Amino acid sequence: MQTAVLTDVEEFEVRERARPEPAAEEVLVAIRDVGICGSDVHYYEHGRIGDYVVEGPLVLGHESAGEVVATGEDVDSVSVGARVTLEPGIPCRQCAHCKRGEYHLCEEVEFMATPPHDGAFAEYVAWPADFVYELPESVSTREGALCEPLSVGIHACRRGDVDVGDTVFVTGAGPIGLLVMEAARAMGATDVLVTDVVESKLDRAEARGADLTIDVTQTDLATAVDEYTDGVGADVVVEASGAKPSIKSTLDGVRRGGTVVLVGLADEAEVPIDVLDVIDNELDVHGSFRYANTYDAAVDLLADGTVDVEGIVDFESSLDDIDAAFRRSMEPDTVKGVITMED
Ligand SMILES: NC(=O)c1ccc[n+]([C@@H]2O[C@H](COP(=O)([O-])OP(=O)(O)OC[C@H]3O[C@@H](n4cnc5c(N)ncnc54)[C@H](O)[C@@H]3O)[C@@H](O)[C@H]2O)c1
Ligand SMILES: C[C@@H](O)[C@H](N)C(=O)O
Repeated sequence: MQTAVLTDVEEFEVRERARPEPAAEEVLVAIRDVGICGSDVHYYEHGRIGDYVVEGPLVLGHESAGEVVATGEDVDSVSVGARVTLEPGIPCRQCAHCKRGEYHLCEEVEFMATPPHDGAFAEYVAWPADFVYELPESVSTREGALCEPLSVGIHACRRGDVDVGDTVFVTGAGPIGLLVMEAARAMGATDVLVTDVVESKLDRAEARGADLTIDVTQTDLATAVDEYTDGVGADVVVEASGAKPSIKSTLDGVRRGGTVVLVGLADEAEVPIDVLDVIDNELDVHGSFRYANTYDAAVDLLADGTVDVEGIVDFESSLDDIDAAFRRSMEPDTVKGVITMED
């Protein structure tokens, strides 16, 4: 089978590898669509993300969906021919975190395309049957692949306890910010405010239903949020840019007693925030890391049309053109590219 292997910084090779055999509890999936995530692009550009260093040939890609073509002998939950989306993190299933249901916090988790674990830019992937989710007919495999970033959005909104009638303020209109916006709407938020520094990103957010978009290079964020909320502030702020000034500004947008959810990963781990502000205003500040128990919800939201992930896709490309696709993904206007493999 063909795989796109990252062999060096900014260097892919499309290589032949042996098609994997599914173990007893696994299914073999013929991959159809794989989204290009910011973290894939970061590994491509820099060969590392923090302590995760690419030390050998690595297959990237963790936003994937395809068709089951074989099943291991112990699998009865899914059949050959089913179209499925693959949840990319496999936990140990034994530790205290796994047993509490917070399996995304498992220290032993093996996450696709996080060194040393290979990802899904490949014709076939063998994957545990309990971490694939069947797609109904109305959901394409391209949409199915995007259950992954949608899951990040759902988890962030769950962490923020987004509720009916809430005003949610999202900083950063990349794929994650846009899907936080979608998830917040699905959970009942009535007003969604979005910031960015790139005009086309804000146009996209507006076209997808943002009630107010704020270009923070032109407009003072605190004033804009104050005006929109009659001086109260947003119930929940979700930081989805990873930009240091944006992380600091979350406290300017949230109401007293409100919640800040930090999703974006800053280049530097330390970003000073005003703790007196947090205490005086009794803010809840939550980290949000990946997701757990979100895939069923993501598939349902796509199936009934509550959430549209197609609107974040800019282009589709093939495994053979993966290098050009990654270059295009590095452009500031691009939100999401998808690698598609024909059956
Ligand atoms: N916590 C998690 O589990 C998790 C999961 C996925 C991604 N992430 C992180 O979330 C962040 C968003 O992911 P993405 O894929 O959408 O990234 P992205 O880079 O595509 O989007 C970030 C957006 O923020 C905008 N931006 C830059 N500076 C800004 C500022 N000062 N104010 C407002 N917006 C600004 C950019 O123009 C861009 O549109 C990244 O930091 C990513 O690493 C975290
Ligand atoms: C969660 C996922 O989308 C993220 N890029 C990660 O590797 O953690």
